[in-house]
Amino acid sequence: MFDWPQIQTTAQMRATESAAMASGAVSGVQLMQRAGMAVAGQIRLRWPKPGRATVLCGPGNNGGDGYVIARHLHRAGWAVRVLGLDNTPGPDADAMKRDWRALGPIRPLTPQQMSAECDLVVDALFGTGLTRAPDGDIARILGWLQGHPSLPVVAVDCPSGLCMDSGRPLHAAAPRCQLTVAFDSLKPGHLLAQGPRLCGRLVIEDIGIAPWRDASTLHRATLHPGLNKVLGKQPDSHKYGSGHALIVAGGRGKGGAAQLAAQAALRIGAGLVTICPPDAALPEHAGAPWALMRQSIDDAADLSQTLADPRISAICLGPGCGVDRAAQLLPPLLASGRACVLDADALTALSEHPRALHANCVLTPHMGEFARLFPDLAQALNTPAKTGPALSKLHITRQAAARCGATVLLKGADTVMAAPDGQAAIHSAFDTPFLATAGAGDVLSGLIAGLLARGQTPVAAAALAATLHSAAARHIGPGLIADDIPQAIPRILRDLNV
Ligand SMILES: NC(=O)C1=CN([C@@H]2O[C@H](COP(=O)(O)OP(=O)(O)OC[C@H]3O[C@@H](n4cnc5c(N)ncnc54)[C@H](OP(=O)(O)O)[C@@H]3O)[C@@H](O)[C@H]2O)[C@@H](O)CC1
Ligand SMILES: Nc1ncnc2c1ncn2[C@@H]1O[C@H](COP(=O)(O)OP(=O)(O)O)[C@@H](O)[C@H]1O
Ligand SMILES: [K+]
Repeated sequence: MFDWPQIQTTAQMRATESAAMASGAVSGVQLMQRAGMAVAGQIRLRWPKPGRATVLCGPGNNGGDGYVIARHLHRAGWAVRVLGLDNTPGPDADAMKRDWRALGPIRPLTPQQMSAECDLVVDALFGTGLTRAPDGDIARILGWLQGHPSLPVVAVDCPSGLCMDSGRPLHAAAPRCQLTVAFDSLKPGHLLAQGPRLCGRLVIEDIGIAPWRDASTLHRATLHPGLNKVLGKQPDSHKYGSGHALIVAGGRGKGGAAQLAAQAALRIGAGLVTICPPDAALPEHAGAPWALMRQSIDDAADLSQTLADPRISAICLGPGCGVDRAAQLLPPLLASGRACVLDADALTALSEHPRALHANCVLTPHMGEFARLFPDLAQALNTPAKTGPALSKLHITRQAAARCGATVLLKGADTVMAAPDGQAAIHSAFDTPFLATAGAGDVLSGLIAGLLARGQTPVAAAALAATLHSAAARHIGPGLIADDIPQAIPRILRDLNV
């Protein structure tokens, strides 16, 4: 999807690692050496002056990485204390453990060995192999770290206790890290739920296994220079080549939400955009923006007649529409098979009167709307996570899309979009909390409608819209109101060299 970075689940990551090793191109020990060296390199880049490091090594290969890191930091002049278990890990980690022992001792992995007299803690306790909540001494060490928030923690692959498939901590005291160095690919847990807050700054290091990656159906939707080709128009373009988006508006005094959506659809480059209130509310839509066309739609028959024009390439139904009006207009809209965004009141209408959707629909619920449409999935996500891989927003969005046969975009600081065929993307925007403001969702719907009108597939339109939406928000900053977002789109497009 648009050359966006691939995201790999922990199972895919293990398969990639196995395929790389089975090819004979690289051994497990070599991968561990590369991983550990990459983390040590990142530490030395950010803490150029050697100091005192405590390296916490867990029972598996994440711990193996820790022994490699300890060795490199020691060589670089750091005073390194290693805490580890008296176990025999897998052969690769065991070899790295022996290499460290030639340089220094391994102290017991107990909270009593923790000391605030250090400059940095390296968390190599658990990575992709975490299957259950840490307990015993390791849990107490995690609690100790939580009690010392000013001590910088560098996470190897992920903060220990965090489930990398869901971003949900399996332990209440997963450390809040300053830096996380992950290997080869992002995992869903880096972007979802608590992941971004706990990971701190996230760096992905190439360890040479990319050629063996599973063809991923999951991507990170993020600003990317390649988007200029997707969003650009050709010199010989004409307006009908960029589609016609129709935005259904609500009755008298309810037109603002649809106006926001319509402006967003215009700004993202739909060739024509028409706003469609009922006849009685049409006068309220006089005035700027003059680029916007107006046409009344009173009832289902009006909508059917309007949709007889094959040039109308996308419809947005829901923002400010009113539940009854949305319920009335849904049957002709869905019968047309036309690309559409169903938001707000259209989602409420759907939850009250479920209807068969189709693959050209995009549903854009926030968590409350999602819970009304798919109560069992929302409830499952609310159940505390005890074992890994834990159920995530990604799982439930994919399940919802497969169940309803439409693309689902589940909003939030972590926005997940999934198509019925399993294609999915995650867009993380934890730095734009000021988007939680009235009308921001209406703008998002308009962006999706505009991109659908321009011919993007539903899941690509949803992912691209979420990316541009938060980029515009970031550009505006705190104080943002929803009206600002469409206005900021040209600036984002220019920065992308569109
Ligand atoms: N993939 C790659 O390309 C590369 C991967 N690399 C590194 O390997 C890491 C993955 O290693 P891993 O599979 O050994 O798992 P890891 O996270 O060390 O922990 C699993 C161990 O802990 C145990 N265990 C689990 N939960 C537990 C709990 N709550 N409390 C106690 N024990 C628990 C579990 O055993 P179990 O008891 O579940 O059988 C197992 O023994 C990965 O994150 C990266 O750092 C790099 O070296 C090179 C490239
Ligand atoms: N805390 C947050 N951080 C980042 N983005 C957020 C946050 N809260 C909401 N958003 C985004 O803002 C928009 C709000 O949409 P919605 O909840 O439908 O609001 P409204 O109905 O008022 O338009 C969505 O795109 C959502 O992803
Ligand atoms: K870790």
